[in-house]
Amino acid sequence: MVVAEFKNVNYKYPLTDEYALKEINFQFEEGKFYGLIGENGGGKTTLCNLIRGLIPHFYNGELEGSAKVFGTDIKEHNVEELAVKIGYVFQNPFNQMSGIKSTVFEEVAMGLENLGVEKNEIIRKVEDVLELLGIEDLMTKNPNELSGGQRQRVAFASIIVMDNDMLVIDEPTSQLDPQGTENVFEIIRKLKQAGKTIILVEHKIDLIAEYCDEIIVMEKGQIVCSGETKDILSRMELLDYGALIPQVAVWGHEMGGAGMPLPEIPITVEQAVRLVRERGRMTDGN
Ligand SMILES: Nc1ncnc2c1ncn2[C@@H]1O[C@H](COP(=O)(O)OP(=O)(O)OP(=O)(O)O)[C@@H](O)[C@H]1O
Repeated sequence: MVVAEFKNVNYKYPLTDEYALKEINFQFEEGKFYGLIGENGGGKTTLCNLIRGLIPHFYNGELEGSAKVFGTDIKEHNVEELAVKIGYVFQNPFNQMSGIKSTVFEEVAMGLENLGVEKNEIIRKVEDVLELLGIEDLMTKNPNELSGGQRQRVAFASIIVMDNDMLVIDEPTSQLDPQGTENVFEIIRKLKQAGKTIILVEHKIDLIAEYCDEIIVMEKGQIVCSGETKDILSRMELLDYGALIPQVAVWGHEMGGAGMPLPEIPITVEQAVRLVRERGRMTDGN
């Protein structure tokens, strides 16, 4: 099922002459995990703002073409209603904590309470989500006294508990160390397993390669290429668009250039190891 569909979409922010989005034609499908990559200022956050309805309801500007989310024109949507369907994870999960609740349970329950969800259902949902993230032992702790990693998981829990159909996650690891980054990706992987549609803006290309189903590459407001992760991230021309490709893919191309081509271009270390073994077997057999 298509959850968001854009046809010939152009957009300019107010008081600007340049298009921040140009000729966007794309369909997002339910349950897929999309990695949105590309140069700084390429239009990734702007596309996310459009999906969330902040364009055109918060940022006015000039919007042309057809932009539909959950089958309804974005101009007809109510942003508050969309926020219930589309969860948004901030660049820094630490900013997501309310700072006003005295236990982790209350912090995670807050969004459901605001929606008027019945008390027993809130308890059940919060317990489930804390268990999913492996932080049920923090339930009665004060969120302001947690470690960085614990806070981060609690911040994610308060988004996940809302059970949004779709999640837009904009550079969630930009402030985090490698361990924190791995934790975030593990949580996102669990969300994908739970069938959510996920749109992730992220510069850490090795993690994108490992986790995403599809890649969208943006440059100067345009989608310059899109498709299955393995197909897109093995292309050297991504570098011309100001996007990155995994180091192992560069190495795979170099192997070909040095007269030792691999059966295919790897995009993860695991694939590279497998391909080298296969190549070894082929060479041994000759
Ligand atoms: N609120 C705004 N008002 C005017 N122009 C904006 C606004 N936000 C972004 N832009 C412009 O729109 C273009 C696309 O920016 P956007 O933030 O969507 O890119 P991005 O790919 O997310 O970049 P980054 O990787 O740096 O976050 C840029 O030229 C940017 O300067």
